[in-house]
Amino acid sequence: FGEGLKWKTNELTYRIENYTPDMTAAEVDDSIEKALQVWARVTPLRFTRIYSGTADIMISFGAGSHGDFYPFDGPDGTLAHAFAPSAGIGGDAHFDEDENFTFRSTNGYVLFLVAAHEFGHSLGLSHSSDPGALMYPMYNSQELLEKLLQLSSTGVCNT
Ligand SMILES: O=C(O)[C@@H](Cc1c[nH]c2ccccc12)NS(=O)(=O)c1ccc(-c2ccc(I)cc2)cc1
Ligand SMILES: [Ca+2]
Ligand SMILES: [Zn+2]
Ligand SMILES: [Zn+2]
Repeated sequence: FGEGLKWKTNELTYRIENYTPDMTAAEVDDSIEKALQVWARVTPLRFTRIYSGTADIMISFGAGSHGDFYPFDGPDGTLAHAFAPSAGIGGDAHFDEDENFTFRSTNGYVLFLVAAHEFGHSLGLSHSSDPGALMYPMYNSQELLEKLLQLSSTGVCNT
C-alpha cells in the first residue's frame, strides 16, 4: 500500500461514493466525518466533503473484487483497505461490504473505528505495535472506542 508517502497540501477533499445497507446514510456520514475529525485534530489537515467529481479520498463500499487489485474476502478477514497518498486511487478507502458495519454497537465492526484506522493509511501511516494505538493491526473496539469518541466529541466543541 505504498506507505510513507505524504500529502502535498493540507486541504483534502473526500467523497462518499456509496453506502452500506448495514447503517443509515446519516450514520455513515457521521462515522466518516468523526473519523476524519480524529486526524484533523492531530494534523494540520482539513477535510472538505464533495458530492461529485474526484476527491482526494474516495470512500466506497464493495465486496469481493471491486475494481482494484485487492479483492475483498467475504465476511471477516480483511475489513477494508486504503491507499497511501498519491494521485488517482491514492488516499482512497474501500470497505468490505460483506462485513457488518455498525454505528456504535459492538455487534459488528464499528465503522467509525475502521474508517479512522483506514484514513491513517490514507494519510501515509503504517501499523503501530502499540496495542492501544489506532494504527494497531488488529481491530480492538472497547477502550479505544471510548477514547476516540470523547476525543472526537471534544473536537466538535472547539471547532
Ligand atoms: O490494516 C488494514 O487497513 C487492512 C489492510 C491491510 C492488510 N495488511 C496491511 C498491511 C499494511 C497496511 C494495510 C494493510 N487490514 S484489515 O484486516 O482490513 C484491518 C482493518 C482495520 C483494522 C483496525 C480497525 C480499528 C482499529 I481501533 C484498529 C485496527 C485492523 C485490520
Ligand atoms: Ca472481509
Ligand atoms: Zn479496494
Ligand atoms: Zn491497517
